[in-house]
Amino acid sequence: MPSIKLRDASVAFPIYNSRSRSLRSSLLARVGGTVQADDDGAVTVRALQNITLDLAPGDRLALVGHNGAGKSTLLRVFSGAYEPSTGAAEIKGRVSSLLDMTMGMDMELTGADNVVLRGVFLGMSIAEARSRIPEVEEFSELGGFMHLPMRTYSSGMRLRLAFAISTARVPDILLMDEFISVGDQTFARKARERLEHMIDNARIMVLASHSAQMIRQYCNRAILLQGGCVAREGAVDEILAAYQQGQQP
Ligand SMILES: Nc1ncnc2c1ncn2[C@@H]1O[C@H](COP(=O)(O)OP(=O)(O)OP(=O)(O)O)[C@@H](O)[C@H]1O
Repeated sequence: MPSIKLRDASVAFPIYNSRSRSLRSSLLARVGGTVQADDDGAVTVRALQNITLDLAPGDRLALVGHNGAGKSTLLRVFSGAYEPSTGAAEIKGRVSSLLDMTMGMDMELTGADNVVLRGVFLGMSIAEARSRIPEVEEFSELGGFMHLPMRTYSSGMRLRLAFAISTARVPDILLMDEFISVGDQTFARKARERLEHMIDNARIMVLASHSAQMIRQYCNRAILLQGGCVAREGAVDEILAAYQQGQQP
């Protein structure tokens, strides 16, 4: 059964070249809070602190919080891209992350080759990824460009290809940073339908968003992140109200 379990998980990013005393003290004084120095003097940004969380099938979780609160970092822990620096994360099930959709793609390779490359990156076998090429070609509407190097694509074409591959199969766990919109009006409508199908059929879904409307539409529980910590968790309306209160001057 798909699940996500975090126990006291923290993520800290080291800041290199910050060992000089003057740089260190100026960093600590100016940024404060989440920037900390350990006993050896190494400076880190603490992106997440002591997160304990359980997600099970049926959960549609919204991550709410200001810029820099830790939403994307938490999504990356869920996707397995980041290991907690301390604590534990146990992710069970096939994950599709729509965070870095072009990650793993190579500009020198053709669209078709990139379907295989990105498919394998997403956990498919080479044979399965190859078998997806016709369907991705049809969905992305790239025509003959599918067999040209990706560097010849416009940015919209790249995204259409990346979206078509990343959404080629319904995952157990779907991760999204904002509700993505891809391509021109007609393509965007088609992409939205596919995304909604994935949301309906994924067992667990996590959406980081600043849009109360999207969160109300797609989520059934929420957490409010502040400075990398879970400030509050609960029902969507309660968390959105707490977030909006925090935004008022
Ligand atoms: N690669 C990195 N190296 C150093 N610090 C980082 C890195 N990624 C994120 N951070 C820091 O971690 C903290 C959390 O960042 P994160 O991107 O998770 O926030 P967020 O809530 O997704 O913000 P936004 O709403 O702006 O996307 C911030 O203080 C940020 O500066």
